[in-house]
Amino acid sequence: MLEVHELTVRFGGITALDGVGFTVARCAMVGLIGPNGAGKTTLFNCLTRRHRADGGEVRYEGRGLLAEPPHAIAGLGIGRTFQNLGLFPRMSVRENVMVGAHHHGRAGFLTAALRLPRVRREEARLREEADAVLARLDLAAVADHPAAGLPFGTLKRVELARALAGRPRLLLLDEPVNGLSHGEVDAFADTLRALREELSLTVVVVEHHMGFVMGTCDRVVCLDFGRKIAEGPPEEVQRDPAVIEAYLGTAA
Ligand SMILES: Nc1ncnc2c1ncn2[C@@H]1O[C@H](COP(=O)(O)OP(=O)(O)OP(=O)(O)O)[C@@H](O)[C@H]1O
Repeated sequence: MLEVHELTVRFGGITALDGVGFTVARCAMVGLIGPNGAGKTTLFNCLTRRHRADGGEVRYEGRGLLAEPPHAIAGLGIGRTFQNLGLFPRMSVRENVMVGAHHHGRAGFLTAALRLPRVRREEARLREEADAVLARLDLAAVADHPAAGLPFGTLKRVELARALAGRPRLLLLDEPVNGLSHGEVDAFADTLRALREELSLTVVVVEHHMGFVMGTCDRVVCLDFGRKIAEGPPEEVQRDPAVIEAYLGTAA
């Protein structure tokens, strides 16, 4: 479903990604690990066209992704969550999730500005879709609550709900369990495993929490200083001396 070839990104003198390549099969869940500054978020930003690549190629469902404009990404079925939450604090949980479904809307600028009946019908539909996702993630009780002031664990689930509202086929999760308690991490992992099945999702997840990665991912790719240093089944990568030195060594 996703093929990354020789992807290179430079920021001035820093090479954030240096010829990185890997593939993700449909319905697989791949963990992207590596120490701070390894290039994981930069990779996500390339896939969602927030960063320009200096070299290499990305093919998604057979199409060259790097030629697509950033606003086309959600419409192609790629959803993402952000490390530091991409939510609007003053908007309600439901409104935040509706923003995630917005690209399904078909009303043009003028129709929307004049609030013609079609726009109202469309809003009602987006609201229904958002409510279905909120119910699925046990968030119905906070649907009308502003995002600001909710517990961090709840906000992480709202962030997931917002990404799912876009009906993605490929879901990119950036540190989804960072900052969660043990119990919350386990619950998040259970939810994600179930959603993968229900929605036939393909998932790439950046995460430092090794227990979560080992328990949810089929394969793991490890980056260090912008280079891929290991790839394989989670147990194998965890035992890889290069990974232990680069990542687990520094984390211990
Ligand atoms: N917009 C930017 N401008 C300049 N340098 C950047 C930019 N974004 C990232 N970098 C640099 O690129 C390298 C890779 O950063 P990136 O955020 O992708 O790492 P990461 O693996 O996601 O780290 P973390 O685990 O801390 O989130 C780092 O050296 C970082 O300082």
